[in-house]
Amino acid sequence: MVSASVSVLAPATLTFASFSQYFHIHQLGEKNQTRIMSESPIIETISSVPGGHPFQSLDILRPASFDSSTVSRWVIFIHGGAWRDPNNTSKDGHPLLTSLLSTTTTTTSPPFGCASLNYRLSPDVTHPAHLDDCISALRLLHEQYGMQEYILVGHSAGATLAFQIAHALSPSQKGDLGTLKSLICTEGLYDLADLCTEYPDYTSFVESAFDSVRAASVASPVNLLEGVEKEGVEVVLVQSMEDELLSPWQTGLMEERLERRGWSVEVRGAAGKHDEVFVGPEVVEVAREVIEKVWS
Ligand SMILES: Nc1ccccc1C(=O)C[C@H](N)C(=O)O
Repeated sequence: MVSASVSVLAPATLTFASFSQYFHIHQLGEKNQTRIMSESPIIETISSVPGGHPFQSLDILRPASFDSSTVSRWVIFIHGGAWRDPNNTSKDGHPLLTSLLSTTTTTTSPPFGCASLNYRLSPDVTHPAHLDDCISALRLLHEQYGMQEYILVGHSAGATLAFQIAHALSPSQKGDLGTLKSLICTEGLYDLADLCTEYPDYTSFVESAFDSVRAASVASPVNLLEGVEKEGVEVVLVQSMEDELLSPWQTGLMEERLERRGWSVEVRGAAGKHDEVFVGPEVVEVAREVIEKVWS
């Protein structure tokens, strides 16, 4: 087992209980890994809205020997990019999902399907279009691929979307596309009003995606926890201290809010810049741990 920790001092303003966990860099251990697949996965891009925009689509990754049409358990990646950056796409999730497919523990059975979502971007569309596109993809996985249980992995604005999905699909809301088992969020945006206070420059992309900071605040994960099923949902917030775009403040706010509302939440550290975290080994390890916990 390789492990390392870095001793950086926390900014004085951050006093959350588990803040010290940010400083542990978890690296993939060699124990418990059983290679089940050595080939690269087959990646298929399918439309989630008939005749829709190219970004109303999702990638399904599967080993050649694996028939995803019969899979009830899915790991679903949602990319970031401030709701607007065309350089961030479903492809962002491929390294993580490929790693998850290629290594798993012996106790992880039966296998799970892997999907990575696209959604239309701003300024072409505004909220809730990004969310609606993600839900269309989940509906397709439920109706056509047998999805009954799912884990959402969201990065940055994709983390915002993951919590918005949890809210929109909670039993008290729109309906059931299966059971959410876990939210794994990396470098997430959770309180968009606070984000604009900390980084006034980000107001432009927030307004572009939500029309106004006020509307963005209403749709922020910190304000969407009421009425969402929290029993049996594993929440892990991953944060890198090397993120050049985002301080740990958003993650700290979300951790505090989740705990206040009675959720169990774990905060984990990772290495790397904003768009390096979701391809790093820490997220693979977190996802493998979560998969083992919820599906073994
Ligand atoms: N996800 C973020 C979170 C916070 C601040 C920026 C981003 C961005 O993604 C910036 C993106 N590269 C952009 O320029 O549109």
